Amino acid sequence: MAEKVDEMPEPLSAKYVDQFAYPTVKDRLPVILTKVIDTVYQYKNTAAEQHGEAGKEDCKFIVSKLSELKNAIQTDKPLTVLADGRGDVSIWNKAIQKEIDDHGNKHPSWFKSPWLLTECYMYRKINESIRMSSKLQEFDPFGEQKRSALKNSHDACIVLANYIHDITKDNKDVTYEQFSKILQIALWGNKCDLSISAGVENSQNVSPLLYLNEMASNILVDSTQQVWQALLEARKNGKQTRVDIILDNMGFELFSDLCFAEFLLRTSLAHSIHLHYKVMPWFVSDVTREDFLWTLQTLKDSPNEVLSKLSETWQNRLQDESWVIKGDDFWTTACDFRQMKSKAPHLYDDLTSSSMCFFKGDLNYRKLVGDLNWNHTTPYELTLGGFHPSPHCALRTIKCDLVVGLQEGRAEEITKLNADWMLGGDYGVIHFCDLIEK
Ligand SMILES: O=P(O)(O)OC[C@H]1O[C@](O)(CO)[C@@H](O)[C@@H]1O
Ligand SMILES: [Mn+2]
Repeated sequence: MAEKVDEMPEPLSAKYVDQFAYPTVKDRLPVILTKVIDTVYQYKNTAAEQHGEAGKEDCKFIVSKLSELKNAIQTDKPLTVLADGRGDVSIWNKAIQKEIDDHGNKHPSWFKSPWLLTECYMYRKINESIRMSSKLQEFDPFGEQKRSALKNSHDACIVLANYIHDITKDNKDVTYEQFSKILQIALWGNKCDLSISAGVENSQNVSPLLYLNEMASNILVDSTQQVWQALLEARKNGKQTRVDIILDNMGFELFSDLCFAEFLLRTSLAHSIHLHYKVMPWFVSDVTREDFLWTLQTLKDSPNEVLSKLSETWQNRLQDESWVIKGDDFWTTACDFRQMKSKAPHLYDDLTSSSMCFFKGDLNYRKLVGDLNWNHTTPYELTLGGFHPSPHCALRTIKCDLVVGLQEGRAEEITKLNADWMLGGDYGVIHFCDLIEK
């Protein structure tokens, strides 16, 4: 059993200029926000066609709100409470109030607050300005980029669809090698994320099978064996195994997650898969319900028969409920996961019915470990702060300066090769925690 943490590290924050939070708040977030402003500005004629003058006025309103937001970021203004009436407003405003209380009644500002709060808050403020419009409340400013991400990954999807078809068609029992391969494809699918690239196209356009060997040494924590054993154990016990996948990005990452889900069902490593999407446009490329359903329909309409048949199967899974898709406000708050039990007990309770949860991507990882400035060698299970609804696996490519569970000296070794090694998604971790809550 891991020993206790003697003192809790500080939250990552842009107040530390040597942390990645600083260039993110100073440069990356304004770049992303500027692209959103341009997108809304370009949309005004379409909005006028669809909604008349009201649509055009909406675009002007949203552009003005987001321009104010951009100025607030760049001049380090205080974070202000939300006012759009969504059900999550109280969680958000309590988080902001907590910062005010913790700082002697001083309003938290963009460069003085925890990074997790400020980055999530920007995306929530984008949604607030859109929701306060009169006709454009469902407009997704990232929709075009997310749809292109899938279209540009079409060939890679065909390769993966054929692979899944080939390894499951004879109903032979699944091998560890196959499981490990499909898990690594889901891991590296996380490299395709438009937030890290600030919206610059970075789809998967080469075969996802070809690079697994050369990437293997970039997996710095590999708990595949434990994940495999836990799933085999559950299957042996004859339990109705439910697996949850907390989704991340649209495009090839979503496709690789769905192939993983299909693989688990076809090999009876799971009997049902619950897939968690975001309830609003989030971190540029995160999957919303609309994105999920559009993806299945677009793949179904593909001229490639294997892809089309696979996606038709997936649409049927939504009907027979071997796949259940769901969203929750909690995933698009700034709360880290140690707060789930108190802030979203219904969600925590639901996850206790899962045999294993797979958390995809960098933001989920940051929330699992609390976005705190841990030493790289701190054991993973020590960083979870008691979050344990069920056994879980974190599949994450490293995109920020927060990595735990490494062997002594490993981070220093890689830093010698490339000082920015933690920022590009070139390395990955597969953490597993079956810590049974005491
Ligand atoms: O889509 P993912 O893998 O969660 O990546 C998003 C992450 O990338 C970053 O934009 C870069 O660190 C973070 O701000 C955010 O946590
Ligand atoms: Mn994401």
